[in-house]
Parts: sequence; structure tokens; C-alpha cells
Amino acid sequence: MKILEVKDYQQMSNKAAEYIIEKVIRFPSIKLGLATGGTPIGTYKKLIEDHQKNGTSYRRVTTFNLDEYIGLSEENKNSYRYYMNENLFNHIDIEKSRTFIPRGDVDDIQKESLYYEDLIAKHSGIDLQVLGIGSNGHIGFNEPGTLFESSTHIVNLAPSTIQANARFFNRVKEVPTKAITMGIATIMKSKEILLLISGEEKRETLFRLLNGDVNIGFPASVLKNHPFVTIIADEAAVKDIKIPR
Ligand SMILES: O=P(O)(O)OC[C@H]1O[C@](O)(CO)[C@@H](O)[C@@H]1O
Repeated sequence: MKILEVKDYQQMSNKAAEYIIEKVIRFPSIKLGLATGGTPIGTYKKLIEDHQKNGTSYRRVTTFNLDEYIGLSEENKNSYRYYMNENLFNHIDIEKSRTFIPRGDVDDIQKESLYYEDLIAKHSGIDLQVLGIGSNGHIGFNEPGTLFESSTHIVNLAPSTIQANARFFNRVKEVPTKAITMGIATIMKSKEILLLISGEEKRETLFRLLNGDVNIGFPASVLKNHPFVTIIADEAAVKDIKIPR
């Protein structure tokens, strides 16, 4: 894993956006894996700014999002489809028909999981997957204990994840308790991974990632088995952590 240390959230967002833009310019038909949550919002802002200023085009780009809450329709303001439209897709020239997010509001979620996994495979996989990380080490919505062999599946969200995500809802009771997520094996099949970590509250998470062993109790540890992972972490997250070189 390669680690790029930057000053703060803004610098992390700038660097991540530069990283993505460079790939999109070099490979206009790139397949990007995208994340939601608070972490990538600044990165998406920079992508929009660059698109408006420099005209970087996403016309031929295909995107696959990691996850979606079960029970929320695409129009629901807390759905990840709504988030992606609002924070990125509505402001760049991407073809909406090439932006894929698992559906959380269909009757047969099991079928949707198989369909989504198959869809990614049919597109020959993801070239660059952007990831955030939960405090408990979750990637996508793969909570501790998820098998590394897992493909797209349904999960029960950990109480700590529900608490952490309650800030986006009016009340904690409104946070869905289940989600559909790419599995760990799905994520690991991506050719390259860009992991973003910011803030003091993620310091222990980063410490465990860098210094702990690979085990299913801390899902992100699997990334140590991937040949091309770049972490962009800010000072608040990295502070006092000895980075193994
Ligand atoms: O970026 P945040 O809001 O800290 O969330 C971290 C991770 O948790 C999730 O929001 C899921 O809980 C992921 O989508 C995200 O990568």
C-alpha cells in the first residue's frame, strides 16, 4: 500500500480529484467505482470544479457505486443515488445510463445482488475503486466479520455504522438497518484502489489498518493483499502513527 500524506481534508480532496482526473484523461472509457459518506464529498466538488473550468469529460466513463440502503427509493434524499446525483452526476457530463448503483427498493434484493455482481463482471470489472473507511474498518458496507470471499450481498448494519450515519438523517430511527453492498471480493477485483482517510476520529482506524494483521474482524485489512492500493490520508488521521515502509 502506498501512502500519500497531505495537510488536511481540502488537500486530500484536491489530491484525490487530481488522481481521478489524470486517469479519466488517460482512459476516457474508464470504469470508476465510487463511494458515498462524508469523506469523498470534497473530491466530488473538485471534480465538478475541474469539469467546469477545464472541461474534463466523463461522457464515456462508467461508474459503479459500492452500496445502497435497503428500503430507500432513488428519490429519497438519503439514498445514495440521490447523494451521487446531487454531489456529482448532475454537475458533470456523464451519461446517467452509465452510472450504476445497486437498487435498495426492489422486491427481490437477492436477485438484485446477483444482477449487480454480474453487471460489474459484464463490464470487465472496475478499473479504479474509490473507498472511504468506517471507524470499525468497514469498506462499502462490509461490516466486521464479512467473509473476504463475499460478492454483492445484503448486510445488517452495525450499530456503530447506524450511529455514525445518523448525522445525515433527521433521527437515528430513520437510518435503515440493512443495505446492499458490493462484497469484499468484488472490491478486491478492482484493478486499483484509492482509499481516502481524513480526520482525527479515523486515526485509530488508520493505525489498525497499517499495523494490524489481515483478518475479517477488520475488513479493510484485506486491502493489504491487493497489489495496487494508494491511501491519501491527512495529518489529523496520520498524526503520531509510525508508517511501516
Ligand atoms: O466517509 P464517512 O462518512 O466517514 O464514511 C465512511 C464509510 O462509511 C460509509 O458511509 C458507510 O457507512 C461508506 O460509504 C464510507 O466509505
